[in-house]
Amino acid sequence: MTQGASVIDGKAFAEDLRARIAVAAAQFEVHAGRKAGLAVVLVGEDPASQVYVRSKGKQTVECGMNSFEHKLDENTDEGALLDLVERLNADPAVDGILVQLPLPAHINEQEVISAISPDKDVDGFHIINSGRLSVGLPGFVPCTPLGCLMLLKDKLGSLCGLDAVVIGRSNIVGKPMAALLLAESCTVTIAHSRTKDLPDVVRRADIIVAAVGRAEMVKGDWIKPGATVIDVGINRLPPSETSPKGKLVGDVDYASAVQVAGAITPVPGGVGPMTIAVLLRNTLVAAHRNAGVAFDESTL
Ligand SMILES: NC(=O)C1=CN([C@@H]2O[C@H](COP(=O)(O)OP(=O)(O)OC[C@H]3O[C@@H](n4cnc5c(N)ncnc54)[C@H](OP(=O)(O)O)[C@@H]3O)[C@@H](O)[C@H]2O)C=CC1
Ligand SMILES: Nc1nc(=O)c2c([nH]1)NC[C@@H]1CN(c3ccc(C(=O)N[C@@H](CCC(=O)O)C(=O)O)cc3)C=[N+]21
Repeated sequence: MTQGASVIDGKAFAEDLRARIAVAAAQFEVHAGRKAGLAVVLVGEDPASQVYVRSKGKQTVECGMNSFEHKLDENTDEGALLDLVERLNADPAVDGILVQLPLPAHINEQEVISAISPDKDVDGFHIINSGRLSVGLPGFVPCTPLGCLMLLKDKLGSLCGLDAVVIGRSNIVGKPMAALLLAESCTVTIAHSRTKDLPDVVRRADIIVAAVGRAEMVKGDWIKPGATVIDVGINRLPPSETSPKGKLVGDVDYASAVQVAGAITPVPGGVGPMTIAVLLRNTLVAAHRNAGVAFDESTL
């Protein structure tokens, strides 16, 4: 079998970014007289979320920042969670606040996100920050789409004039991804579950970002030869004899796509590690802004 595509190594890119963050975090500590700090709030016992929260905490500390983890019981009521968010908003040691999603069904996610100070909203989910992104003002950009954009620009240089198709229109991935690609002067199409003839729509694209949550949905014969494919999906297949814990796959059928694409991100080791590295980047940016310490954000 011939392999056409070059593999985009998100894990290595993220390691490099974290190394630069660590240098800048040490400089911040000298200037501000304190470390930058990230607070992560987890409600409930979802095992996948626990894994992410643990690796975020570890990488935060490795980059020379403080990690404050708040684990609340599954049955915590919305009022108690809002009280915690208020305390974190007021805490000068906390620069960034991340409330792990999804929240239990009895809690209104939008209420909780709106309660986070926009200046500490390192996830970029607050409507103030999504509004800033949509009109082109500086704010915080959601970590996963910003990580995807960094990989695309590293691979392709200018994206100006390229046809981009984003599959998925969620507020945390699809919509902000489309806004970022538009700001780079791509011609952007947003596809979703009601899109007609999805394979034909995808075939037009020079850039494909798949953020669907359907294991291996995008097939190689949907892809224009040479296109760049960014696979955001994180799907765990049922356990099998070869993978007792269940194999992790993306939204793209990697085996067929790698034959046709020009470049492609793997799962794992593609977009996922970038999400966490960008979270740390956003936290350090927040720290400088909140402490009034000058910083050239374009260096990260
Ligand atoms: N690597 C990382 O760091 C991250 C990975 N993820 C992963 O990315 C994926 C997407 O996440 P998220 O955006 O939160 O998911 P959502 O479930 O919020 O959104 C999924 C989107 O895909 C669309 N969709 C669903 N089925 C189809 C279909 N058959 N054809 C076309 N479009 C379809 C939906 O359309 P409609 O709006 O019409 O329902 C929706 O817009 C998941 O696998 C998630 O685990 C998420 C965040 C971070
Ligand atoms: N408020 C909030 N912000 C988020 O950014 C957020 C969230 N809630 N809820 C869940 C999703 C998902 N997410 C991932 C982060 C890292 C990997 C990651 O590092 N993945 C590794 C593999 C990890 C593994 O092996 O399980 C990889 O792709 O190589 C994946 C997914 C952030 N999310």
